[in-house]
Amino acid sequence: MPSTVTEMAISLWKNLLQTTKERLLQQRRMSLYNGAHGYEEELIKKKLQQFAGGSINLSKEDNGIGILTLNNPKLMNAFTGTMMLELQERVTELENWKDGKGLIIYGAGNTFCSGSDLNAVKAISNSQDGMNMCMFMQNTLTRLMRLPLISVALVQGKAVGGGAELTTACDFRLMTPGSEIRFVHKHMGLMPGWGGAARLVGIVGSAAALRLLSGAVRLDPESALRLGLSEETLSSSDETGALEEARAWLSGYTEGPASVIRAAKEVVTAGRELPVEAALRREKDVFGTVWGGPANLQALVRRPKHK
Ligand SMILES: CC[C@@H](C(=O)O)C(=O)SCCNC(=O)CCNC(=O)[C@H](O)C(C)(C)COP(=O)(O)OP(=O)(O)OC[C@H]1O[C@@H](n2cnc3c(N)ncnc32)[C@H](O)[C@@H]1OP(=O)(O)O
Repeated sequence: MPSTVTEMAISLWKNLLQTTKERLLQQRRMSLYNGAHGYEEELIKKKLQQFAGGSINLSKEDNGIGILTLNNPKLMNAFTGTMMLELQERVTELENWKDGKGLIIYGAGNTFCSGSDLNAVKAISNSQDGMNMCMFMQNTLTRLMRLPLISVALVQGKAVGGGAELTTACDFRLMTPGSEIRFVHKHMGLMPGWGGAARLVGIVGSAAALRLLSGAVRLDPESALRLGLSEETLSSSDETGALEEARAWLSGYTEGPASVIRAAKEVVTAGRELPVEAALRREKDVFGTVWGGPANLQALVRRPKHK
């Protein structure tokens, strides 16, 4: 039981810090869709379970970087039903990874992802299943986008359809020579359903987004760079080399205490998604999680010169 005023103040601060962290976590995990929107999660999960194949693998490295692999190379890493379910499980794992700072998503077999597995799509082409799958993937990709980690889609080969949409749920895209991002939905008689259209407008602007969607435009690394959809064209095309380059690129932004790197993503997400006053209040809350924290106190002792 705290006795002195100082001890009481420290205890109060710690309680406030814990409450703030819980509130931030809760807000981040809130799903977009629930029963009120006609969303039936258990129904679609049961249905997706019927379409097996491939996997979504996650390795969490000691340096705080996670590597998430889309693993269905026989079908150009197309998402089967079980891969959609596994992506949701990996995102939950990443939400609980307190030491996480960065994430690289790439596809096995030197190609990114060719969207939904068309064999599964045919079987869930009725409205109820299609809308439930759409809401399931939007829920999952919105949580992925809001992870307090700096995320990178490493695009080798093709990122088409839902695969192109998945790249927009990451903070950054890095492309290898000869790779392509293409929103092919028009040729399927569709438009994005996994949230890719809304995110694309935020990344490249509405005019370019409209061109890419209505024209099903092929984006090579140079055109993606020009649009601001890609950050950099890597030099290596093979998996090992490209992954190493992506790791080196990301480590330039994840060097430092996890609490501070995660705070950077939190405040930018708030600035991007919230009305200005709510964003300022979220920034204040996040500031409260780092002010006077271990990294701040150590820096005050060290007094670094920012030359
Ligand atoms: C919300 C949007 C979302 C949805 O509707 O749910 C979508 O994603 S819509 C878009 C769906 N995706 C596609 O239409 C892409 C289809 N695939 C292709 O256009 C091409 O495969 C490719 C991605 C451009 C690559 O071409 P290429 O290098 O010539 O490889 P292959 O075509 O020979 O593919 C090898 C192998 O993989 C099978 N494959 C590829 N993509 C899919 C897929 N999405 N679903 C199922 N199977 C796929 C392809 O059929 C080949 O298999 P085999 O014919 O048995 O060799």
